[in-house]
Amino acid sequence: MLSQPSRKYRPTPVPDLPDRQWPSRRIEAAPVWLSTDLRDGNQALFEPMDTARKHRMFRMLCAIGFKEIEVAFPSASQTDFDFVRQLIEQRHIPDDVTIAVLTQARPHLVARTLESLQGARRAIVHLYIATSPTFRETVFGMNREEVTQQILAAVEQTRRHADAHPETEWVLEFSPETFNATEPEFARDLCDAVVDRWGGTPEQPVIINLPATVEMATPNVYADQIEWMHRHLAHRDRIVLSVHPHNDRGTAVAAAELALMAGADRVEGCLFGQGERTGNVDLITLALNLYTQGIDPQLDFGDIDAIARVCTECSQLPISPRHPYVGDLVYTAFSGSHQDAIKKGFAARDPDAPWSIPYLPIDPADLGRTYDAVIRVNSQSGKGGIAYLLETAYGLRLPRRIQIEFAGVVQQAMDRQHQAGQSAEMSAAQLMALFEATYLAPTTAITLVESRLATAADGVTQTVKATWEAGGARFERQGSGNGPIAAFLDALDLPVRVQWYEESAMTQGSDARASAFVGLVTDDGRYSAQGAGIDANIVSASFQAIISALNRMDAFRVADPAMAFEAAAH
Ligand SMILES: CC(=O)SCCNC(=O)CCNC(=O)[C@H](O)C(C)(C)COP(=O)(O)OP(=O)(O)OC[C@H]1O[C@@H](n2cnc3c(N)ncnc32)[C@H](O)[C@@H]1OP(=O)(O)O
Ligand SMILES: CC(C)C(=O)C(=O)O
Ligand SMILES: [Mg+2]
Repeated sequence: MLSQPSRKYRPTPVPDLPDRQWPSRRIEAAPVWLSTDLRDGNQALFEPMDTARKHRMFRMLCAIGFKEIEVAFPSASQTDFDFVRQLIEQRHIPDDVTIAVLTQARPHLVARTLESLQGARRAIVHLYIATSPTFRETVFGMNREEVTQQILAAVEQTRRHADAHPETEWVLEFSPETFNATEPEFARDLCDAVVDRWGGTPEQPVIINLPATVEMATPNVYADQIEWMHRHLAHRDRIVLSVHPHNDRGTAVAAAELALMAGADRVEGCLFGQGERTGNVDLITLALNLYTQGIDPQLDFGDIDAIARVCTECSQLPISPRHPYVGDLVYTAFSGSHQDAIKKGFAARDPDAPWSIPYLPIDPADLGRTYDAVIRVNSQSGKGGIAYLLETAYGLRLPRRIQIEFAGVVQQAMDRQHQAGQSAEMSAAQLMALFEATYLAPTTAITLVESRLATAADGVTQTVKATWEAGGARFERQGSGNGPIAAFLDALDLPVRVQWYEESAMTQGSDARASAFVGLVTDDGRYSAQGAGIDANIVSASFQAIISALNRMDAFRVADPAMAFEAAAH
């Protein structure tokens, strides 16, 4: 790269607009949308779409709700010409949809383009000519006047054809290609001349489309250019002001949004930002940006994955997993603090209140996505994500103390997986298996064989007759207390006490199960452990949780468990 890029590159000139209004405006309604997936998108593919793929894309664009669709560059190829003919002759165009076709301002190409529209109910004829100094001088070898005459001749040719074919409702669209690199006064004069020559009226306005053919400046500069035109065009009331941003600097969406604030009525672009080079502006992002501000975009992306599938199959191009609103990973949090916040957000969610879940700017369900992938666990994850997966997949609600402890267990398992060159991610099923190995069967040193709970004659005291095995010996004892857990501990007759206890239902109905969690500490305070139990019966679950905690307590792991019980009995 150059140490002094200013020798090679010049900053883009900024229009003189000190009293610009757009910064304090807001977008309050959806613009008119035009999809150019079948033209600008199509012309930028390795392999332009065949007729079948074009039909598939057209049907989908109609289903999404586009009312204006640029379907072809009919003079470019027989495929494009035939596609337009098929749409018209086979009546594929819904009554509320208008097709558009693009052509250079050259007489034989205009003629072929008009021929393709024979019999259309309504059609937009889109004429373009590049207007910037570089194009005038280098590409065309024309001065301003010659460029003007070239486009006006094409407008007149189209006008004559339109007058001769009143069975079609004709709409003229003009694009000064490279508008954003054109002197504003020249662009304005040219557009005024086109509107005059066509005879645009407030009832039948001309679409003046101002492209950022190659994005060259920050979006505010484009907004200034659009506002300048909006305020200086002679016949604003006879014009639908349209924008056509490309994404060379990666800011096409911002440019389109600021352009709408600056006075544009209409936006041309492609789904997922397909199109020349870095693409046209992404209409899905634009529309869903409106949606998340509470504005109806008038386009339906309720099954975004199906739309993505059709687009990738038609274009043969992938969609980035980070693509706004649709990428595979855009509703997924791996990192611990994000997962924690999302989990808390879902827990506190009021379905009647406005959406405000941390890290999720839109409800994935609105786009047909599920919450399944919202949280995925890898080495960057913490307790929140682990707990979320176990709760959503198994209804297992871990108490905070268990969450903290189990997150450490998961982290160690993840490190082992990583060192063994295995996947760095853990599914809900893998987490559950690890939970079971950690808490439900940590060792078989002590196993509960049977327990019977009864209420004593006083009607208050609980008694438990428990049978368990430890270190190969079988024990059977009875205990009593003011509750089942106290009675069970009394039966075990060990120097331990309960520090904390929590239980919750995992499922409801006939297959209902409950989970119980307990923290035990030895009377001398030297050893402590947490345990868990899952059972159809909550009392059995709590007894298993106690056995689980004993099995996980170092005092019982290092000693011979049978000795511990013998010792406790004497
Ligand atoms: C920014 C955009 O996306 S614009 C749309 C671009 N899309 C396409 O080009 C796809 C379809 N295009 C094609 O199939 C072909 O270019 C055709 C059929 C239109 C024309 O093909 P050709 O006649 O072989 O010309 P070619 O493709 O080389 O285009 C360059 C010629 O068009 C002229 N030209 C380019 N744009 C325009 C225009 N808008 N109006 C008038 N003439 C133009 C150039 O000056 C050049 O003329 P020259 O050959 O006399 O120097
Ligand atoms: C033909 C015009 C509208 C175009 O695609 C562009 O300038 O990018
Ligand atoms: Mg373009």
